[in-house]
Amino acid sequence: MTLLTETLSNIRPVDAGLMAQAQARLDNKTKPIGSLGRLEEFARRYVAISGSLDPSTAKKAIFTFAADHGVVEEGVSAFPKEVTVQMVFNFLKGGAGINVLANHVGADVLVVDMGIDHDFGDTPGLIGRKVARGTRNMAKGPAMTREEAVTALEAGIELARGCKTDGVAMAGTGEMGIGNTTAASAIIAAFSGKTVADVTHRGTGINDSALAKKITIIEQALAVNRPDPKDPIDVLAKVGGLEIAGIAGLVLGCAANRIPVVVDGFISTAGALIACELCPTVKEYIFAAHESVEIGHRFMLERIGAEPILDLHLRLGEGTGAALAMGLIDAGVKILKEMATFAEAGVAEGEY
Ligand SMILES: Cc1cc2ncn([C@H]3O[C@H](COP(=O)(O)O)[C@@H](O)[C@H]3O)c2cc1C
Ligand SMILES: O=C(O)c1cccnc1
Repeated sequence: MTLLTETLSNIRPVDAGLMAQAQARLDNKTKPIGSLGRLEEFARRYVAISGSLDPSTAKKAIFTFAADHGVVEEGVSAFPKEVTVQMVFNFLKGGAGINVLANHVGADVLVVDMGIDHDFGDTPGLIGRKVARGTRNMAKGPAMTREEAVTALEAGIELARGCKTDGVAMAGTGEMGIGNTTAASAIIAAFSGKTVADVTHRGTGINDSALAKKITIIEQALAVNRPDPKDPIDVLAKVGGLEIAGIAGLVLGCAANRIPVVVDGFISTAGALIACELCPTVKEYIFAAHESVEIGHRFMLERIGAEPILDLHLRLGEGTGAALAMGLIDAGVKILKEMATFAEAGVAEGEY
């Protein structure tokens, strides 16, 4: 059995019994029933995922997967391809948005080279999982081979396994890859059958004419490659990206290892979507961090059946929304663990 098939066969539904027990505990806390709203949902889901009524949230890790995209040569981004590697050095120095926000919630940032077009040699702090020096131009043919896509997926699965051995309680996804909103839009168009114009937006902030060009390029990529929506790996290989594959693998691996996984914005959700299309049970392990400004994001969230935690008009990626959402999930779990019950506090209970 390959690591991918083994992982898929290890994914089970979360523990519904524990979910009910967690809610019963929440209902005994000194508050009107249900009054902490979605924080209660976060707590009971976290319990059901992790399999413990006293789960840890102490160790949090955000994986920022980075890779380049051949389709950038078509002029689909406002920024040059070199920004991918430049931002990786920024992450490693601690100066990027994700470093600030991960630090804010006490999460580590783990930067993974899935396929950057740069030779890093022995760069301290960088996790090397390079599958290729970027994808090929999807407007002209498949972005990757099926083998490359599976290798990248399995790299993500291995990182999730590492979380289990390292005691990471909650994982988050993030990414960096100039051109990757093009891949993410192509993925949701391929699965949903929506028009490319309905799911394609401005990424780093492209102008109207570049947006029209981006839509044409994605239409061309879908026409040239004909990705099969019933075969998620085919979609991933033909119009995806290496960092998106890494994210999909991490999400699958987290589900197989019962680790709650907080999925960031548009590109991260494209990875999560691949994972859910491969195994729908994965949905139960996902926390959708936020709703991105990218117009295609809500169709992905609908398909996954996930209600985003935040709506802060974010459109950065890197894992920034995941970091912020982790803080709220942590808050929900702390309510379950630390808040006094009516009996403990000597507070009279209500009648409903
Ligand atoms: C300085 C900078 C930092 C970023 N951090 C994340 N992204 C985000 O923007 C890129 C996707 O947009 P597009 O498809 O239009 O290229 C990805 O790298 C994503 O992570 C960044 C983009 C830039 C320019
Ligand atoms: O939602 C995201 O993750 C996003 C949107 C635009 C550009 N980069 C990332």
